Amino acid sequence: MTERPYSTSAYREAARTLAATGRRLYRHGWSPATSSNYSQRLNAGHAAITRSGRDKGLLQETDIMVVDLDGRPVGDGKPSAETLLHTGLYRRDPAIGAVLHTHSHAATVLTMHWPADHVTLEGYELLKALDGIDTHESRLTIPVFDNSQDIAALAADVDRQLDAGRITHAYLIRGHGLYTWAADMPACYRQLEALETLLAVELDRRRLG
Ligand SMILES: CSCCC(=O)C(=O)COP(=O)(O)O
Ligand SMILES: [Zn+2]
Repeated sequence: MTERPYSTSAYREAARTLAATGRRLYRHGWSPATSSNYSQRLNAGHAAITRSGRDKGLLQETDIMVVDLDGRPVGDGKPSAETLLHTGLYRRDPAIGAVLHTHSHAATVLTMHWPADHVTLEGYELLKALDGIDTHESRLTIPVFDNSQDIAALAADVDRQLDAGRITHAYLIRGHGLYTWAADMPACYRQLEALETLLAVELDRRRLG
């Protein structure tokens, strides 16, 4: 029997965490209609990630599989169609332990209605939920990439912008959703929840004029 290139207990723990996180995000309304994908690092060369097309409101441990950091499945099944957007982050930074991607109403409207290449969040106390931010007197610029079905090209574009220092905590894809990452799942979840909340606030404020 071939040995697995990752620890079974790390995989089980990641599968439990990812399934619970997905159900939580679905309840917020940020992962409708099978959208979104979530991952957690297992070791230097592998990550656990959601299988493609799964209902995130019903997410189970069996909906999680393993990929290497080139996005190749380890074992049976089809990983998320957006796997390269996750593995690209793990590959470039060993300190990244979790990646979350959601499809919220606010992220969609903000990036479709306004053609800008970034969304700025400024002056909010909740920014302090983000790693490295310790005052509301902060400005977070979230770059917006045009949507594409060519995920490899999109991942390469994201990589270039990260190299250039133009992305810190997160990025948006126009008419699609939000990606964010952190050292572990609790930090990543906290960051995602803060960002989605602030995007909804930002949208409300723009509507109010
Ligand atoms: C139904 S949403 C379209 C695909 C998408 O953007 C997404 O986040 C889910 O894709 P996956 O392959 O991870 O299920
Ligand atoms: Zn998506």
